[in-house]
Amino acid sequence: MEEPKQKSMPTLPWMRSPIDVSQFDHCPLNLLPRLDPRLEEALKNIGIDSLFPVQFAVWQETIGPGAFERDLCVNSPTGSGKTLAYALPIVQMLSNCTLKCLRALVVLPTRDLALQVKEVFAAIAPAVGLRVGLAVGQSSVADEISELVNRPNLEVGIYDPEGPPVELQTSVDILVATPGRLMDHINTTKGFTLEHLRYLVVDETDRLLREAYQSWLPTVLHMTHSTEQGMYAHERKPCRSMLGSLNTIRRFGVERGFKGKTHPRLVKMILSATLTQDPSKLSQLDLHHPLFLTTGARRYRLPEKLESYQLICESKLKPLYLAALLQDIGGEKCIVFTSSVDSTHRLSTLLNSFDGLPFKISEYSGLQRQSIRSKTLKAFRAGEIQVLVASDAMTRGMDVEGVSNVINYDMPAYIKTYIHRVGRTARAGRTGRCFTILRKDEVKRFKKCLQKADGKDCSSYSLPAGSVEALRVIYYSALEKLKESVESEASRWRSARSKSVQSRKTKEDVNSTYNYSATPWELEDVAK
Ligand SMILES: Nc1ncnc2c1ncn2[C@@H]1O[C@H](COP(=O)(O)OP(=O)(O)OP(=O)(O)O)[C@@H](O)[C@H]1O
Repeated sequence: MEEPKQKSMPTLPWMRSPIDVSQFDHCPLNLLPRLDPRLEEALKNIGIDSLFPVQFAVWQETIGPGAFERDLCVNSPTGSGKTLAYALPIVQMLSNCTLKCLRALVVLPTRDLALQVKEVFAAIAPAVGLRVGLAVGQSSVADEISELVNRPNLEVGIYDPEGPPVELQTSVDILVATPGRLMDHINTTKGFTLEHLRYLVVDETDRLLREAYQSWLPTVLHMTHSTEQGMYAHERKPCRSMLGSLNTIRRFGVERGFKGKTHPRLVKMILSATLTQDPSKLSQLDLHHPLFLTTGARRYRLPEKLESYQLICESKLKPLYLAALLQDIGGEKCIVFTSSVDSTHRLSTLLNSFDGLPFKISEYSGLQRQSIRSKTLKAFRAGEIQVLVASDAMTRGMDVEGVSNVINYDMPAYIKTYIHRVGRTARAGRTGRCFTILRKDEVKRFKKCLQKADGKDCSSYSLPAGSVEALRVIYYSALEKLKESVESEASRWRSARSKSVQSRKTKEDVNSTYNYSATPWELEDVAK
């Protein structure tokens, strides 16, 4: 499939005159206007002394003179600190709210990413008395509900969900959610309401807009939409709470909340390192006087301190070159990207069959159950695993300290994929290296692809003399072991499948490690 042609000029007029984040500098916390001292202390406690340029630019448009009057669309490189860029102003704004209710919703495409973002909020929000919740399906629905919704009489056992209506209220101020679990709560959790929502953040926007995820976006927008009726709704509702009726009045029309109007409007912030410029996609967000913040003149940017290399070899020798490269890297934390979940599994199995590779290698892909993925990620963060063989979908936005190398085992098909993969290293101004293993016939295409980013060339990498040859025999033996492993998995899969005809439960048990919905892995694809 061909990637759509990159347009030199954005189609949307408001994208043509952006705020250039590269004009901003780091801003020490003590010089940041209006920063709540409690937040300053909380930031210092997690080792943050100054704001990064994108964070300072967003601050200016939210807490600073911009005063949250426009919706913000932020296109900023990987690792530039987009999470805190939205978390800090939201927490500062909500620090003045005395009544507990859900005021900010942050939506992310994956559970691990949501957990990561929740940690950022959790590091600062409690300092100003705010609670942060998570809706990702990590715990049971019941546990999640009790975390998110106040049920006044639940503790004494007299709450009756079927009984007369009682005042149920969301007990968190900020919710970080994945679309699926968010929809579960919207559809089924009593007392879960977006009625008072003031901030909606759509992180990794281009990814979230690509998939409908049970129509989460139209649903959220519908639930928070301004209507003229909404203005008077509070007059009709009986007073339900002991604290007094809590109503958020939204106004209809373009003037809502704009230029000094006091009526709260739902403020939206959308962010990505590869923000879409497609008007039809952006129109789904119903943005209000959007303001575009981007870094430099190019649409895509690579991290400043990233060194890029290419390694050219024959297709069938790719695993051998990869093993030699991993040896050369010498156990530094590294992520190896492949083009599919199947090839992630095969490559990880093969690397684990190489005798004598002195580091721990694990697979991380959408083929695995979430619990296994989370365990692997935890071990990788802790340094117990040095090499993660990963598929693309799961790694967007992932922030793991100490990842100093990224390897593209398969050449990424699109520049966006390349940007997000290499962005797992060289984060927050640190250095990092990226290696792309290429067949000869891919070199030209890869060069063209890179020109869409910062136009820098990628130099050839030379492995230490003799390192490939030294592994050749071990490689052939590893291939044999892979063959046995693939055959045994295929036979387990076949037997599970036949048993599952008799018992659905058996199938679920076998699927507990891998999702065997696809056909067994083909051995010949390994050196693809
Ligand atoms: N002001 C700061 N000072 C020091 N470190 C920071 C600061 N802001 C963020 N960081 C660190 O920078 C790293 C990258 O931040 P973050 O994950 O928000 O980047 P991002 O722009 O969202 O990247 P991606 O596009 O890959 O999701 C994190 O480890 C974070 O802790």
